[in-house]
Amino acid sequence: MHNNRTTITQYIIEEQRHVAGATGDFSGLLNDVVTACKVISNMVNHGALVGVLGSAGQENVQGETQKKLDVLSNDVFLKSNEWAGHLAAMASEEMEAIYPIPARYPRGKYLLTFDPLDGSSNIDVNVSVGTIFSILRRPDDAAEPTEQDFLQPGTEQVAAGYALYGPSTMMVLTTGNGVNGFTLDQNIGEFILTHPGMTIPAETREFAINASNMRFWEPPVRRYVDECLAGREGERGEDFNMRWIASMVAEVHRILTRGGVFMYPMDEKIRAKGQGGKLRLLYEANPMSFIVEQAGGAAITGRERIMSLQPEALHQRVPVILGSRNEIERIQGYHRES
Ligand SMILES: O=P(O)(O)OC[C@H]1O[C@](O)(COP(=O)(O)O)[C@@H](O)[C@@H]1O
Ligand SMILES: [Mg+2]
Ligand SMILES: [Mg+2]
Repeated sequence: MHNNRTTITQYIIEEQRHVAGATGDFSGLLNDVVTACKVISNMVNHGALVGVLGSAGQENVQGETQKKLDVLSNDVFLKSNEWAGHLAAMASEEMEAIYPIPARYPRGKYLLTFDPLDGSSNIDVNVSVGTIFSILRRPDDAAEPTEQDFLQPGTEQVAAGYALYGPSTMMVLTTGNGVNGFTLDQNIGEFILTHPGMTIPAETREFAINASNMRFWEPPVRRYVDECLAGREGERGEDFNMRWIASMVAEVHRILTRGGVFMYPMDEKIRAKGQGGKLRLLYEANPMSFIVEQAGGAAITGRERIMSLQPEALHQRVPVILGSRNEIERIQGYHRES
């Protein structure tokens, strides 16, 4: 079916046949998302040449300093996806409220959530960043879109994906029918299927966590990491490797490629701030959990499956522990025991 030059456009049209009730709207929407990511990729690639690095001099709703590229990427996503009539509304990590499609455009049956630029602390140092997105169905076609419409568990996602702006630009997608990876051919401006049927090995000897938070960790996380660090002489009887890119997209992509565990767990510092975690449920945790599960991995908060959570707020944050299935089950076991 897929030849060695399958384009993402061909793939999206084929994929639409697997999504129940999908019409041309679904493929049209995915194509617009792909276009937005190409535009962002182009800006990221040109960096300082086009003056897009540095701070925008303002904070977002998350209380984080926005980079110029956070703001520009957010704008690209809004402009690329608002006009075609596929969407009723969008929600972004960078915007306080939902963005109903303006009255001058037709409204459609889907909702789009996105983190326009993930890992933005890496932009100025020229390390990989990305875009994460998720597509939901609008619960009620007739009514004015509301924040409540977006508060659907991750299991309701119709599609999710990310673009990775690394040494090459890649797009990784799931519509609930496995995970496929595409590489942007800059010469023709099209993503080509290069990583069909991506799967995460169940076993791994590599983990990723921001170890500067170690003193705040909860006992099950501390236990898991301690055992990994003890290596061959310890409980696990094997040496482990560690990575921390501080760009969830790059981290998840590594795990999809060679396995591993990624953790941004609950800790005492996060709890003291009154937050439920560091990463955002609707823009980061749910889409990445969908992709990871579709690739045979697992994604939990510690005790529960992330995709089963009933979201309570648009910008809700959750603990995230995801990756190779056997390790995630082990970490979940440690949480149950503690
Ligand atoms: O700086 P820290 O605490 O290590 O956090 C890194 C994490 O924060 C994030 O950058 C959050 O994403 P944003 O850049 O979109 O805010 C994740 O991608 C990454 O895993
Ligand atoms: Mg992010
Ligand atoms: Mg972001």
